[in-house]
Amino acid sequence: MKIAYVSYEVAPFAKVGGLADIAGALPKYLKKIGEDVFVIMPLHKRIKKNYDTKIFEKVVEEYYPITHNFKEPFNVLKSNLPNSDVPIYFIESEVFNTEEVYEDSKLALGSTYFSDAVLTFIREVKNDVEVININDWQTSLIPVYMRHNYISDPTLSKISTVLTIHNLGYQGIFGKDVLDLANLPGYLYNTDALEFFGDINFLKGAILYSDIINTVSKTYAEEIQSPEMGEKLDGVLRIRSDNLYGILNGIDYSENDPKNDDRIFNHIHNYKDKVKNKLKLQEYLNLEKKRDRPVISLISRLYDQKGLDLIFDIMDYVMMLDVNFVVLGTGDKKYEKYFEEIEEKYPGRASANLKFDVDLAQKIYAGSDIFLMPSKYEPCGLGQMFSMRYGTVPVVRYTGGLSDTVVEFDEKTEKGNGFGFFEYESCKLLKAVLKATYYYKMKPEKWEILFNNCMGKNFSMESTASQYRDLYKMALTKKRGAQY
Ligand SMILES: Nc1ncnc2c1ncn2[C@@H]1O[C@H](COP(=O)(O)OP(=O)(O)O[C@H]2O[C@H](CO)[C@@H](O)[C@H](O)[C@H]2O)[C@@H](O)[C@H]1O
Repeated sequence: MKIAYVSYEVAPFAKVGGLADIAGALPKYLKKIGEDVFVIMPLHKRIKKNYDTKIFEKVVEEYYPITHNFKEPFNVLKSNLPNSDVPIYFIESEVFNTEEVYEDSKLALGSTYFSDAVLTFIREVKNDVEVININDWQTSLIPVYMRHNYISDPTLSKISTVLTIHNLGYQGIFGKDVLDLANLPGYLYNTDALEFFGDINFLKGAILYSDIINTVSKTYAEEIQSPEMGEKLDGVLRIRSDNLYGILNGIDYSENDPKNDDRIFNHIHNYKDKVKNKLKLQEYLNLEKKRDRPVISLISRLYDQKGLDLIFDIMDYVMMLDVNFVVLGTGDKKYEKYFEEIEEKYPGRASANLKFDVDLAQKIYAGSDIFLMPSKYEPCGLGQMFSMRYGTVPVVRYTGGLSDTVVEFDEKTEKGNGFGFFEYESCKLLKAVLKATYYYKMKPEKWEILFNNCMGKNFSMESTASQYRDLYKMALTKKRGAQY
C-alpha cells in the first residue's frame, strides 16, 4: 500500500510530546513489513535551527496551496527518518516560522495551510497515494477538504483516510471565520458538520469525514464514547462507532535499547546495572547518593491531564519516606513553580528539571526505581512503556492505555509489572506509592522480580504496525465500497 503519514510533530526533528514518538517510529515499522510509506510535516523553525536543511533535497519549489485563501508559496524538502529509508517531506513556508511548534495565535493559519499544502503536494507529486493517515486536530481538515473542495478531483477523491486520535483533549476549536481563511464552504457551520457550540471544531470534521478512525489504546477507544470522557464529542464518536478502533502504541525498541543506549550511564543487562544507573543519576542531579533509597520520577508535559494535582496533594507525605524525587517537564507555570518550590524545600532529595531534554529523560528512565503516571485520562501513554523498558516500575492510575499496559503486581503469583489505582483521588495515589516503596524497601527479592517483569514486557512497534496495516486495508475497502 502507498501511505502518506501526516503529522505536525515528528521525532527527532520536532518533538513536543508522544505524537512525535509515534510519527517518528511507526512509519519505519510499516516499511519493515513491506508498506510503501512516507511522512510529511511542516518545516518548523526549530528544525531549521537544529538541522542543516540545505542538504535536504528540494523536490518542490514555489507551489501554492490549491484551495487555501492564504496565497503564500511553499517548497517541499526531502530527507529520511534517521536510520531508515523512509522518506520524510517538509513543507517549507513562512507560515511555520514560529518559535514554538504549537503557537496558539498562529495555529489556525498553520494547521489549515498545512492541510491544504499536503493535499496539493499529494495531488501534484505523489498522486499514487492510496491512504492518508492524519493525526490529531492539526491535520484534521484534510478529509474535510477532500469531501468538500476536492470531491470531484480524480486523484484526491480516490484516497482513503484514517484519523488517529492521540488526545481528545485537544480539538482545534476556532471562531467560524476560520472557514473563510481555509476557504471551506460556509455551510459547514452546521451541527451535522463542523459546528460545535457556536464555533468550528476541526477534530469533529475529521471524525465525521475520515473513512476509519482509531485511537491509541482499546480502553481509550471505549472511554471516549462515554459522556464522562468524550470531551463533548462522545455523541459524534458514537455515530462513528462501527468505524472506531483502538490500537495500542508501541515504542521503538531499537532506538530505546537498555543494552545499547549510549545516552544512559550504564547499559542495563541485569539489576546490578540498574543500581549503577541510579547511583550515577543521584550524583548527576546533586541528590544524596544512597543505594537503598528509591528514586521516584515523573517525566511529563506539565498539564492537568497528567494528574499533577494528586501529586501535589501527597508530596509532603511521600517526602517523609526515605525517597528521592525527580521531575523532568515543562508546561503550566503553576506546576513548574510548584516543583521549583519542592526542590528548595527538600535539598539533596528532590530535583526539578524544568526543561525539555530527551537525553536527560533517558537517564531518568534508566536511573529511577519508580515512575509516576497518575493521569486524569491517558489515551495510551508512552512514559510507562519507556520506564518499563529500562526496568523502572510504574505507578499509574488505571485509565486508558495505562490500564492496557500495567498489571498490578501480585506477590503470590509474582506476576504483574506495577502498581495502580482507579478512583482519581490523592489518597489512592498515596497508597499505591506506599505499596511500591514497601516492596522496594522491605521485599528486595520481590522487587527484583518486578524489575524483571517490567523488562520482560514487550511493547515493540512490530505488532502495532501490523494492526495499522489491517486498518489501512479496511479503509481502502470501505472507500472502494462506497465508490462502486
Ligand atoms: N521535559 C521533557 N523532556 C524530554 N522528554 C519529555 C519531556 N516531557 C515529556 N517528554 C517525552 O514526551 C513523551 C510523552 O509521551 P506520552 O505518550 O507519555 O504523553 P503525551 O501526552 O505527550 O502524548 C499523547 O500522545 C501519545 C501518543 O499517541 C499518547 O501515548 C498519550 O497518551 C497522549 O496523551 C515521552 O516520550 C516523554 O519521554
